[in-house]
Amino acid sequence: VTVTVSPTASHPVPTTLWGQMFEDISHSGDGGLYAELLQNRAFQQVTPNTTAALNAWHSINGAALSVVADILPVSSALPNSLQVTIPAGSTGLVGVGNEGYFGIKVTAGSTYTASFHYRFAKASSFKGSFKVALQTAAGRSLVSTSVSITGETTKWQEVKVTLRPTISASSTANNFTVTLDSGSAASGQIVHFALFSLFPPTFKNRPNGMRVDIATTLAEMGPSFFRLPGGNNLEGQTVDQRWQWNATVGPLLNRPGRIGDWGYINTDGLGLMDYLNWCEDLGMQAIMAIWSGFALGGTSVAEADLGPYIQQAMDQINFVIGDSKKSAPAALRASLGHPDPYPLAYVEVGNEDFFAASTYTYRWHDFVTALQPKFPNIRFIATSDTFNPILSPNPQSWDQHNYNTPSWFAENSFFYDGFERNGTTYFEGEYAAISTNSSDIFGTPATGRLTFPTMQSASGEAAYMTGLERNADIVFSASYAPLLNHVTNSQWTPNLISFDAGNVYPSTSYYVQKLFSLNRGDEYLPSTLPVQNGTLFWSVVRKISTQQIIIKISNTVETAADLTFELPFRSVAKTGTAQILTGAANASNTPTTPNLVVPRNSTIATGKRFSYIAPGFSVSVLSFIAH
Ligand SMILES: O=S(=O)(O)O[C@H]1C[C@H](O)[C@@H](O)[C@@H]1CO
Repeated sequence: VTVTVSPTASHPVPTTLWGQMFEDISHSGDGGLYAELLQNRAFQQVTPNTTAALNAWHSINGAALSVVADILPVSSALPNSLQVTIPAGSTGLVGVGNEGYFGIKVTAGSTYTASFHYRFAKASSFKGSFKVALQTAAGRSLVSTSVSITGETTKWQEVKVTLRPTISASSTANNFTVTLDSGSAASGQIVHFALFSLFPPTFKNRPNGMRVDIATTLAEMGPSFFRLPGGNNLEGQTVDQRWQWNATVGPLLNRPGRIGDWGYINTDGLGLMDYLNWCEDLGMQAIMAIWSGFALGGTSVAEADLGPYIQQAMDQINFVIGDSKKSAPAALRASLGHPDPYPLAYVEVGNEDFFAASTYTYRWHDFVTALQPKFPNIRFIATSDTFNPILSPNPQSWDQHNYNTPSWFAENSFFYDGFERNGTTYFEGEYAAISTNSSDIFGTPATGRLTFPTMQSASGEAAYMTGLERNADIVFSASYAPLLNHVTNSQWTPNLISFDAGNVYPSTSYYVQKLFSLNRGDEYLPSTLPVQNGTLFWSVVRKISTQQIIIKISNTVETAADLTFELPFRSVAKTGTAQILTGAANASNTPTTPNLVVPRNSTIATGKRFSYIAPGFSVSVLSFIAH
């Protein structure tokens, strides 16, 4: 095929085009990006005196464990404590261990920060020490330190220690342990514990920050926005279980956590301000959702009762962008260390409200008519189906979600070409090729669901993304979803980046997102259009600062494709760079084959007229100077 490229740009590429959708699904946050290593660290939202309440904890050397609703809780937000009873006549180290989120990585030379709160159930003359340690599941000590304590008071006290292992564990099957060097004095002692925590070094050394390897993998995509806090995980199964910004900021002692929407308790240790600092660290804009009055269990708040939820949304937005001299939530932000507003241009009203479109008509109306006058510079994004139902006020932007087959994405590369240009803009907030079975998209691996992205799914997504660039005059942001999953405990596949306690596994789709994001250019150059329901797709952008032409090509089938490019420019460099991602249709990067398909660079011949052969199942990014 011959592709003629116009030297005259049709539209700028919005700076917000490529970014990341985040929510706590498959332990994306707790046990993933959020660096806390202990699972069930504060016994949040569990039922006392149940086995489930002890999730991830185990007894060491006979200690009797139970989670209790403490008569003297460590804080009102954390009513539960771990009660540890040292049996009479016990000998040796007796106490409790935590297995982490399906493992704990222990690296020699890293400094781990451990802390917990404790109180004796009754005052005593006990004198002894806690031994705080990291050890292999087999019981081999990797590092430990002792803290002298006495039983003279029943008041809460905090222990904070650093642990610096001199050896690395050979696997992630390790535990964090706190034991009493019992001897006879400890027999019969009852100690309550609350809010344990164990942090490895964090990304940019942020306190309460992010896991370095996952954060680095995310940063390397060069994302320009971060959608938070969900997805379904914004909504709650019930109104009371919705995500509430104010429960997720400030000291961890004040964060009660919540029942997440993906089958596990969210600590909310990764909270609104942590998200915003993360955006700041990566130079990303937040696309922040506000709860819109609908809970996933099916409840829509009646219109007459929306007031408090609209107020909570107003406070949430003021926490982010308000004047700390005029608004209490903004003053709270300042008191927590960020007096200046964070950048925020987009607020999404709910998530996938097509599930409750009949009530979204008043919910959208009442939230936006109350909030828009207060925040004139915010663009509100609607989440029901585009223009269906008709909403008032007329949404300036809509969030589109598309989960489908690789071929659907190739066939729908022109999805936005027909949209009316009337000032409305679109956020492709969630998209991914997730199944090869068009009649059972959301099925199981047995019926075509992908466990990891493949080269075929990634090339389908790339085809679709060339269309998003061609329509970037109305598409302002797009993000693959979901972003992350812990391979040991996932509620959704495929995902852009998989991980376990020890490693990160970037997928074929991750490399496509990264190639597009890092080569996003500043303006779109029209060219000969691909065949709409064909198999070969391309887009051309120019990076103005370097006068680079960047051609992205997706070949979505087995057969290699021969392209000839014509560039009626005054001068075109003789050579350029090709970044090529290619592999077998079903090739995936997995924990066992983590680097099966990775981009490879090569030098290519370019010029006013040059040819390029796109391998079968490949995504290529050609870049060269021309003007
Ligand atoms: O069950 S779904 O509605 O398909 O869930 C999807 C859509 C929702 O916004 C997001 O949280 C989730 C996976 O990314």
